[in-house]
This record gives sequence, structure tokens and C-alpha cells, in this order.
Amino acid sequence: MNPPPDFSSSLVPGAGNLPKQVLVAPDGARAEIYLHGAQVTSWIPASGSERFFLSRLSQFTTDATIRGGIPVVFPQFGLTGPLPLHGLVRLMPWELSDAKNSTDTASATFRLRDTDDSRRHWPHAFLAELAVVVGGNQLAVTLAITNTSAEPFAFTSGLHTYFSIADLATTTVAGLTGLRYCDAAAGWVDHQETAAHIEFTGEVNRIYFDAPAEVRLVEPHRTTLIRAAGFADTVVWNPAAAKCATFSDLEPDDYRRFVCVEAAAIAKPIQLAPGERWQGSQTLLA
Ligand SMILES: O=P(O)(O)OC[C@H]1O[C@@H](O)[C@H](O)[C@@H](O)[C@@H]1O
Repeated sequence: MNPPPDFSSSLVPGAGNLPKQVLVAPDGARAEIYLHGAQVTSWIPASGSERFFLSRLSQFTTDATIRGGIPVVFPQFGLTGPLPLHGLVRLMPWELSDAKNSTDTASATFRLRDTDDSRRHWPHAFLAELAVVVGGNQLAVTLAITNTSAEPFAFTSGLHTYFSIADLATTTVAGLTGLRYCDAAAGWVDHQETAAHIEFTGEVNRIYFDAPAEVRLVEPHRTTLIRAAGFADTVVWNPAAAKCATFSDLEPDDYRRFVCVEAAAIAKPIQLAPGERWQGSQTLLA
């Protein structure tokens, strides 16, 4: 049977006139991805409502990062090296290389290569590809990096997903019990997680090492499954009130509206030989 015609996925002007790809699966599931940073900014499962936080104060300009959705972090997570916070590619213009519908999904792939400017910061040639597939109650995002240079390189990376939540006070993250984590909000000290459910009673900024393939974002009315492959670590982040107030692109009480659960490769940088390709993914189930 032939897949249905690709009648509804399209590249349209988004906020700030930045181009965004709108994916609409045959069952009505939707996702939106800006070419700026290849940043997914919206996911609406077939049977539900918006699952991503996107700040009302987010800037949509080529020199700013979009606040919300899934910022793509590469080739440096956070400030773990000399590059700008979370690396380079979330500020770069990606191109749409493919978009199609199958009988039950809509998908698109975005590509980015190194530029003169990226090589000034990070002197390596690379091809980054981000594949986004939406359909039913699932969104799958896969980042692939190919070393297109003549020398090996190493990088850290992540998919910095901002989940929209109804109430921070009743939201928890489950599935990380027993893991060693680095508490970046409290002096980068290592701990072992004892809680079955991580609660948000203050700033949470933790890197969980060697995390399981699945963690759960638990709210009273719904649970979101977050599956990672290829990324060894999981970051959980919420800035709480005081830090939230320092972000010009967040409203003072926005910290109550999102929790970031991020698939990341931080502790063990990914090493790629010339010509080698790596991929990591985060798959979300509503
Ligand atoms: O403001 P940015 O660059 O988008 O980063 C957001 C946050 O991302 C988190 O992953 C970091 O641990 C925080 O320290 C940081 O503030």
C-alpha cells in the first residue's frame, strides 16, 4: 500500500519570520521544528495537547537561542569545556534535507555542516543530522554526528528537552534511583540518588551518570515515558524561582511550567575517528 500523500507537512514562516517545518502525521500528531538550531518547539501527540514548554518571552532571532522545546547541544554540553554554553549548533541555521509521511508518521531530517565560524570556535569538520519522527503518541528525535575531518575528535552532547508541566509541586521524575549524580546546583558535588521520585522543591540541576534507557516524568494526570539510546547520561533541570528570575527570556513564574529531562553524553565524551558516525536518540511516549 502506498503511503498517504504528504498533504500537510510544510516549511512555513514561524515566529520572527524564522522558517519552521510543521509535521502533521495522518493521525493528527504534530511537531514543529525551527531550522534555527534544528530546534523542535512543539509536540502534540495524536490524542493530546502540547507537551513542550516554549517561553512566551523567547526570542526568535538568529543570534539568540530559542527558550524551550528541544535545544540541540553539540559539541559541548554546558560549560564543560571552552566553548559557549551548550556548544554551537543551537545558534546555527540548519537545512531541511528530507520530509515525508508514512501511513502512520510524519518525519523530517535536518542537516548542518561546520562553517568558517564554527571552526574558529571548534576546529573540526562535521556533519550533524537531526531526524524527527512524530505519530500516534510518540515523538522520536535522533541526532547523528559524522566526523568529516581527517583527524579524530571528541565531543559532548545532549537533547535539552523542556517538558511542559501543569504543576511543579506535583511533578516528579522517576527511574533514577540508586544512580550516582553530580549536583551542579550545589557545588558540583557527587551524590547517590536515594529518592524513588525526584521532587522539585528548589533548584535541581543534576547529571545522572549511566542512566537507564527509560525514565518517567510523572504528573498526577499523566506520565510521559522518556527513552534514550546512545546517550549515557540524563540531566534533570529546573531553575526554581531565584535562578528563573535571572533569565531575560523567562517570566518570573515560568519555572513552575517546565522541567527539563535531557538525554546527554557528558561524563564520557564521544570519540569519533575520521569518517566515523555516532547517533543518539530520545524517544518520548505520551
Ligand atoms: O540558558 P541556557 O544556555 O539555555 O541553559 C539552560 C540551562 O541548561 C542546563 O542544562 C544547565 O545545567 C544550566 O546551568 C543552564 O542554565
